Amino acid sequence: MGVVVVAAGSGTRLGAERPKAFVELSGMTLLEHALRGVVATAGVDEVIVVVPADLVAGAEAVAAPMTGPTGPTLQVVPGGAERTDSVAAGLAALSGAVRIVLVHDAARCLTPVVVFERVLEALDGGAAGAVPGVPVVDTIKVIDGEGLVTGTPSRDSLRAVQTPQGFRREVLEQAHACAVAATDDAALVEALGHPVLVVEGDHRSLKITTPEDLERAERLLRLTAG
Ligand SMILES: Nc1ccn([C@@H]2O[C@H](COP(=O)(O)OP(=O)(O)OP(=O)(O)O)[C@@H](O)[C@H]2O)c(=O)n1
Ligand SMILES: C[C@](O)(CO)[C@H](O)COP(=O)(O)O
Repeated sequence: MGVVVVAAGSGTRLGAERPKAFVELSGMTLLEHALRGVVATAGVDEVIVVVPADLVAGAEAVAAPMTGPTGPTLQVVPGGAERTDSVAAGLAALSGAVRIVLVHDAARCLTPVVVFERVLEALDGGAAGAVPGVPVVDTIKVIDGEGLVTGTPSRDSLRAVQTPQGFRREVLEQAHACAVAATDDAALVEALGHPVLVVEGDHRSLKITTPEDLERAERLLRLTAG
């Protein structure tokens, strides 16, 4: 099984001095936190880390010691302009032996191992794709271009989805080959008509997007340590 960790975003909304995955949280970069969860997951054979082109060497120095002598192989490759380009770059770097792929955001750096396990379990059960999701707590409105509400979908059928998102490799490759604009990999797979299962996500798997998210993650880490 292979894991593609996408860490090539710039982090515009975070507004830090360096790309988001290289920002520190409790003394460790987001990328290192994310990799801790990845390498602690049983069954990972290959890890591909996708970073901005000028940070490949730096990321290698940080990430390589994290896998240990008996751990998965690790490669660092340059990403692209959009998240889908970075995922595609990671996919292309996997060896031919990999049949199952998990795609994980470095920005979801505190994802617990149990979430990786739930996604893998769903794939073991035969799903073509599986993604973690949490129930939506707000009421969601659909609006038109003027801001007028055109609908209020039932919350019971809504889930906010996270990563890691897991797929059979051939399905994900096929989806990326006919890539349309999408904000996650599951949407590309769904567009081809493949079933994608939502498994239970976790509030600790928040995506660090804004400075407030970074503070929330610091608080979560303090709670876990204490
Ligand atoms: N060209 C890109 C864009 C995003 N990502 C990765 O995709 C994940 C989710 O993206 P997001 O949180 O939106 O990160 P950024 O694009 O960096 O954030 P922003 O939109 O604020 O610039 C992150 O781990 C990010 O590093 C990536 O690898 N390559
Ligand atoms: C893949 C993702 O994390 C699932 O919630 C999300 O869609 C990434 O979106 P972003 O706009 O690239 O942050």
